[in-house]
This record gives sequence, C-alpha cells and structure tokens, in this order.
Amino acid sequence: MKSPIPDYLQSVLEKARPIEEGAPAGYIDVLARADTSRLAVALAMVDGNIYSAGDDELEFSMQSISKAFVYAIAIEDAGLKAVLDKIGMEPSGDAFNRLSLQKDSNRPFNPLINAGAITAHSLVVAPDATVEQRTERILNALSRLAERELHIDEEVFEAEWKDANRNMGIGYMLKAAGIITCNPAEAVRGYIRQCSINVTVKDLAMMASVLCNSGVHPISGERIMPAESARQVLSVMATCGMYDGSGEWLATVGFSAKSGVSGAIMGALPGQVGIAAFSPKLDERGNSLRSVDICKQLSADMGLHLMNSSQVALSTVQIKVAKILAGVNNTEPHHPNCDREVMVFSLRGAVRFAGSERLTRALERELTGPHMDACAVVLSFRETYSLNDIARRVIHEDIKRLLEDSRNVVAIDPSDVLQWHAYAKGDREHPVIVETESQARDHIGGAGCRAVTLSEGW
Ligand SMILES: NC(=O)CC[C@H](N)C(=O)O
Repeated sequence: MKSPIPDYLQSVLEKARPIEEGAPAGYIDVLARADTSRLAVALAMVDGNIYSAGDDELEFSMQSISKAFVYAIAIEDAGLKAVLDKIGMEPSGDAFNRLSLQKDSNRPFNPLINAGAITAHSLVVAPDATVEQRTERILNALSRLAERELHIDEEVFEAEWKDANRNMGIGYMLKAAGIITCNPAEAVRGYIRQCSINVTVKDLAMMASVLCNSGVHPISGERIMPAESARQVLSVMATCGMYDGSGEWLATVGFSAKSGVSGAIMGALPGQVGIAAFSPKLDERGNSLRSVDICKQLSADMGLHLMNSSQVALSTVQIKVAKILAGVNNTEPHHPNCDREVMVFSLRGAVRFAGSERLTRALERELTGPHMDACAVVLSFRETYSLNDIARRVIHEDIKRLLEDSRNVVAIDPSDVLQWHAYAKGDREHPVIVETESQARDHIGGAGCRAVTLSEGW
C-alpha cells in the first residue's frame, strides 16, 4: 500500500500555492532576492519517521527559528536560573526587532524577540567566550538535532551584518541596561551568524521532533537536552513564537511554533509531531503567509490543536464484576452458596492524573456501594501502556488504602507499569502481583477454579 500522507501533504501545498500576497524580507538583500515560488512542507513523527513534499531539499537560513534552540543551549550552558534572571517569558506584543525591555526588571520580554535572543546568544559557552567559540557550539548542537552537519550561509550573514544598525542598537541597549556583559557588537555578530545557519524543511521538522519527544532524539535515541528544557522552549514558543501574532496563532492553529524571516515556520505538537513549512513571502509581522496557511490546514485537517481535549481519560477504566465459582475444579461439585464476587478494574492506555482519578472514583463507588462484599479486588494493568508519576502515586495510595481496609488485592501487572516493589519497599503490606488472569483466579478461588463474569468476560 502507498501511504496517503505524502499525497495529502502535496494537496496542502497546492492549496497554499495560489496565495500571492506578501513580500520576502526586504532588509536582508539576499532574502529580498529569494525565489518566491518556492514552497515546502515536512512532518517528523516522534519515532523518527519523516514525510515531506515540495522543495524539501532546498536550503534556507533559519533566521529567528535558531532562537528557540539557542535558548535551550543557553539554559544548558548558564543554567535556567541565570537565563531567567536575564530574559523574561512574556509575549511582548511588539515587533520582533523592537528596542524594548520590561519596565520593572529591565529584561527583554522573552528569548524569541531579538533583544532576548541576543541576550541568550551571549550566555552560550560563557560570558567571555568569542564569537567563534559560540558559533561552533551552536553549529554543533544544531547539527546533532538535524543529524547532519549544518553550515552558515556566508552570503546571508554578510548581507545582514553589513547593515545591522537595528540589532546593534538593541545590543547597546542591552549593554547599557546591564543585561549583557560582553562586547555588544560581538554579541550581535554572533547572533547574526546563528541566524544564517542553513537548513531544509526536513531538518527543521526533525529538530522540532526532538522538542516534541521531550529532548530525546527520535533517531539516535540520544538525550539532546533535559526534558525540562524542551518543555521550557515549547512553552515560550507557544506564547511568543509568532511575535505579536502569537495569541491569535495559539487560538487558531494551536501548536507551538517559531517563524523566521526567510519564510520558514517550525511547529511542534508535544508527544506527536514536529512540523516545518517554507515559502518566502511574509506578512507585515514577518511570518510567511503560505507557511501560516500550511500550518492552519495541517492543524484543522489533522486535529493538531494543543487545546483539543482528548477523549482518552473517558475510556481508561473498565469495570467488570466476576463470580468465582467456588469449589469448581476438576473433581469437586459446585456449591453455589459459596460463590464469591470479585471486582475487576482494568486500566487502559497511557494513564495520567485524570485516568488514575477515574480509577480511584470507581473503586470508591463500587466498593462502598453495590459491591461492598466483594471478596477480592483485581486491578488489571494488562492493557496499561504507561503510568506517569502522579498516576502511579495515586494508584499506590489506592492500593494501600484497600489493604488497610483488609481487602484482598491482586494486581495483574505483566510489564510492571505499577513498579510496586521499587516504590513501596518499606511497606508492611503488599498486594499479590501476578502476570495473568488465570494466576489471579487461582489465587482468589484456589487452583483450577473457574470464574464467570456477570458483566463482560474475564
Ligand atoms: N524574525 C527573524 O527571523 C529575524 C531574524 C533576523 N536575523 C533579524 O535579526 O532581524
């Protein structure tokens, strides 16, 4: 079978192609001369699979998209606290190249406008590092993300550097405010070099997928940045990544994104997919019109809005009531009066707080109400893909309370998602942990017993 996804991406491009408004960035002459017919899109899944369409081999400079990753590098090199002391996390509501600082703290509003990005750049390696050291550090880190050696487009760099008055103005403002301590012209030169690193849409989608995969590279399996840094970057991208269009972007498109004046947009939907789109013509805010349209289409067609409520929590708990037929094994006759009721609670999927709360509520409801006299409580984690920390804590507490109530608790946990013994070492009481349903039945009813379910099969 041929996957429909590349065909779908091609149709997305064809819908965006007729958009002819806007103009390429005028203030960097190489970008001003860009071929405006160019158009590309790529998706990188968090398991490393990449789809792309259009001019997917075309290289362009990252421009402001580099800011997102250099922020992560600054956090690694200087520490989150030092970075937050110098750079805020609030949307500025202003153009990206505005000479602006927050009133109370004198910090740039966020790391994704130029003032914050130049500051983040100055924190890479060490405050006294040279432009060359910082550039090398950034190129190496970005190359690891892209899984290939990236290069600076010297022509783009020269074009921006020869007329960098506004960014120089920002650099001197930062120096005067005590935010950067190095030579402002050097910080700006390094920042412009970082903006001139060339990538393709496939590179960008893959780089975004690392952020979506909480900092672990989907292909190499290497941890590129701590999960906290990936979350920090995605958060500021969500609130500040599209400059003064960020609020509308989050409400309409709904995934974290960062745009650059070369015409690219990098998007990221945590846990799912990294996205990149490219076409050079920009709106007045500096966002590519066709790339915006591509992201809007992808979000609407594929349900990529971060704020879409997932239905997962609703279907996580399944409750079954089973009867253990007492005395039924190969030899003994059945004694109906001795049949015992067992409550089986199965938990499905990747369970987080909401799923564990549903289990807790179901346990409380069933065991204080209609099935109060159940002789055993079976918790089945056979179809549980994972428990996050909070879900595990809640369920451990549920089990402790069931044991305190003198309940017979059996957990079917073949892949050890509960990690009972790792977490409950000091406890006096433990549930019986088994791997299969028949082991659970044998434990409750005696070897060879049978169970009939009053609800669905067990
Ligand atoms: N929005 C952008 O992509 C801006 C990056 C560009 N290098 C600048 O500083 O002006």
